[in-house]
Amino acid sequence: MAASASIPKTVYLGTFVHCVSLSDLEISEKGAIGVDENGVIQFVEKNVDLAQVHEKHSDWKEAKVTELKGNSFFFPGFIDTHTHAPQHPNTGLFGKTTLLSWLETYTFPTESSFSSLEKASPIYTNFVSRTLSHGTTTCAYYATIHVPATNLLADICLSRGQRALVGRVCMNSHSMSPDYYRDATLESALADSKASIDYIHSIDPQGDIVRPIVTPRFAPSCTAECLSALGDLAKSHDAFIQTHISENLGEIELVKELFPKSESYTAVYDETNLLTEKTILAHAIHLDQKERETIKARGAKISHCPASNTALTSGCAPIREYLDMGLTIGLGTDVSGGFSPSILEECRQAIWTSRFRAMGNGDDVKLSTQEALYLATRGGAKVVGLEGKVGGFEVGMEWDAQMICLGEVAEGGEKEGVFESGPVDVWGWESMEDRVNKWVYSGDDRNCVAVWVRGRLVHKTAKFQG
Ligand SMILES: O=c1[nH]c(=O)c2nc[nH]c2[nH]1
Ligand SMILES: [Zn+2]
Repeated sequence: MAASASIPKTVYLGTFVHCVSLSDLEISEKGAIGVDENGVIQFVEKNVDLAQVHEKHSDWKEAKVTELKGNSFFFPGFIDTHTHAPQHPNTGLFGKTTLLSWLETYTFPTESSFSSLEKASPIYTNFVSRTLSHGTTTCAYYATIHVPATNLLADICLSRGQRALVGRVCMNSHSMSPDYYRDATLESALADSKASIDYIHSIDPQGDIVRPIVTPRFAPSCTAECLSALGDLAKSHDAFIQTHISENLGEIELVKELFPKSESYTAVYDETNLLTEKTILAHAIHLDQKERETIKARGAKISHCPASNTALTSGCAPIREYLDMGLTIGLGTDVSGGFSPSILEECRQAIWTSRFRAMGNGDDVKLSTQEALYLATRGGAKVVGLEGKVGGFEVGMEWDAQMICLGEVAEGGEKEGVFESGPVDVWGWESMEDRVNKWVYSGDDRNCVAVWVRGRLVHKTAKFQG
């Protein structure tokens, strides 16, 4: 199993790019990072060659060396703070629907078919491969209501070595859960959620790679009793919680009708003990000021899913305002509301959404490339409780990284076969910062030639020689 195979002590040499703060990208062009047998970074050196590394760290002379060639750099693995693995086959299918009609037309029929493991197995296997190939080293997954298929998803993440939070979806209410796809009773919903939590703990007791996450689909799909019981379940297991909040105006009206005693959507979750420091709230587009402050006071986190928000015409989340007030934000692909498994695509979409907002609200609301990359790495790490472990390159952190390789156009003009290196052409005059910008705006999985989690190689393409 990838997750338990031993890994060689390795010195990585080349250019390292990571975010040191929301607005600062650090680029070390002649760097070296030493990663031990446990996947932990033991040293970070700048402006060195291999001989100097060996001089400073004599006990690393026998270590394996992985050196970047050509137009490449190392970047921290991406963190996808919200996606739906069973919706992968529906990617790109949303027509002109909005959230509630989209759920009924596309999503519930597909998810309900995951009662069959034969159906679930190739889709989950393919989706984990896809997210890894796009550089996602940690992913918060919604599964479906089915325990066997949810457990299978956890098995796949563990065997492929991708860090994951895996959640069995809870939906017991007659309002937004169709007759053919609903938890039969409150008791069975809780028993099934507990069974999946226990299973995930049994396959990875320390939670180094996979962890369970309590997953009420969203307030309209759950009764108040169910939400409260899930709040208790999360507390008793000290578990993470994921749900959706304030995505669509029709959804918000429905929440008002279903929970008339609650002051707001946020209050529904707060009153059922679902707003904790370990809660991931997807979307959070239309929150009023009091809701924002409640979320901040509880320490709950937000997953910004801009591709999905645009595809389902849900709205433009005010991320600049959230960042300014100190909310913790990561990015989520939200497949298949979102149309791509790529967090790099989500960086672009986050930047675009901020620019659409800027056209009415002024330039201050724009997100920069650096800020989007921060949300994709350090921000996401905070959302999933892994800050200090992943999201950057520092001594004591774990080597969750991707090797990015850009194409180079030969001097003197056109080059045949230039596309073999992927979609980003570099002409030779660009600074490293220019190259990172070009990657963010036109890169894709063809540029991601190798991916590591905890020091273990979990994905590589034919271009990687290491
Ligand atoms: O984007 C979304 N995707 C979903 O599957 C979902 N369920 C409730 N609310 C949702 N929003
Ligand atoms: Zn979602």
